[in-house]
Amino acid sequence: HSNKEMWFQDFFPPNVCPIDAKANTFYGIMFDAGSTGTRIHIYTFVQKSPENLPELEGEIFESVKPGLSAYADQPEKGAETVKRLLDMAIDAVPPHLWKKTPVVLKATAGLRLLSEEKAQALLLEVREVFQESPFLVPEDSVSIMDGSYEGVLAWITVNFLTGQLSGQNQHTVGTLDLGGASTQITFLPRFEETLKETPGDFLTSFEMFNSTYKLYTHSYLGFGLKAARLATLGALNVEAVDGQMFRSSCLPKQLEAEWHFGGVKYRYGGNKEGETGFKPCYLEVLKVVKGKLHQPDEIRGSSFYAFSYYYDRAVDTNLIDYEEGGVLEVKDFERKAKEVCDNMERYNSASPFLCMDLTYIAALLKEGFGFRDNTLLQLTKKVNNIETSWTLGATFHLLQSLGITY
Ligand SMILES: O=c1[nH]cnc2c1ncn2[C@@H]1O[C@H](COP(=O)(O)OP(=O)(O)O)[C@@H](O)[C@H]1O
Ligand SMILES: [Ca+2]
Repeated sequence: HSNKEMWFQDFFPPNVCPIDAKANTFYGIMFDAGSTGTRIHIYTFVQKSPENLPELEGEIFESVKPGLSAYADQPEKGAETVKRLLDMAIDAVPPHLWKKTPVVLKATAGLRLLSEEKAQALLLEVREVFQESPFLVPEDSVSIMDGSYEGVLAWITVNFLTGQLSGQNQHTVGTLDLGGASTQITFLPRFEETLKETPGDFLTSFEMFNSTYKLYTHSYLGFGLKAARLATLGALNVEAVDGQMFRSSCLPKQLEAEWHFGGVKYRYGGNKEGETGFKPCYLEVLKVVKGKLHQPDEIRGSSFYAFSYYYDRAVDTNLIDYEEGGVLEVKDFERKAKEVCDNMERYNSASPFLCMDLTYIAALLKEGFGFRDNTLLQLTKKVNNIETSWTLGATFHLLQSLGITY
């Protein structure tokens, strides 16, 4: 390390160093342009000694709704939401470090589903916001992320935060992310069999912290929670949705309402005359997932970390505590789905989609991925006060590629 600010460390043992470690603080700014919202993660790192890896010290997190894709026809307004979040970083990062602090935005499934033209117009406006900011803007700093990276980077985040990527005994954990428009499953296969049975495009090699990991990962576009609502309603990929009424047995009988997603307005409602409740709902949802996903044998018995909408819906139905998270079995989601779907009047103050969402999660886990009823899920929002999001893995990767660290 040729960092001049570090000269004093040669004279003092680290624990009595007279100058605050803050001298060696640096920052990384990562935007998550998700289908339902845009989020900024400002990470703080401290390089405590030149020979050790920098340590993650903290995170500042803020989010806005809706996501960029809702501004498909007003890209400037979309970029304005990014600018407002970036103003937070101007306050958070000391001015003398602005020029050294990289800023990157990666968009996920919301933009993947837009037309190329509309997506590019949004990214162009965001690029301008970045160029006008005082931060370090690396090449290709605004892009749509490849789905396979989304899973890999979330896996890196969770396994880093739980201490599995350092030391000798690495017992890595698999991760499940359920977004609005897409969903990811990622794990490190332990059996040779799994590698043999898995299609090549489900395997990705990734280098991080001087190790190479060959991961099983896949992002299913259109299988996020909100996309699944549309698929269940039969409204996904329908050209002229205007005026059409989409009905489902997963919704309260008398319900009729409107819903905006990805810049499109949908009318939806309950089965006024027909059936409602868990049984018909499960059959409806099953059509969306059955036989559509690859089922690796290896995962049936192993436990996974689950976050995003898995977490949110478990909180909404008191399966877990919002702050604490918790451990659930796959069958807990099915039990809750039955309870909600068969008593929709009792739950009508919550989202009208609660029955459909829980039923979808149960079906996705069991019939989609092929998990057993008693497979354990560790529901986690934060580890050591850091959000379990692909953005941390992406920031490590960014710092590594810029040669700033790692
Ligand atoms: O930093 C985060 N920490 C925890 N959950 C997050 C974070 N960012 C997004 N989420 C969750 O992601 C879900 C929404 O998915 P998103 O909008 O990212 O769609 P996408 O991944 O399909 O593009 C919500 O459950 C939201 O709570
Ligand atoms: Ca996401």
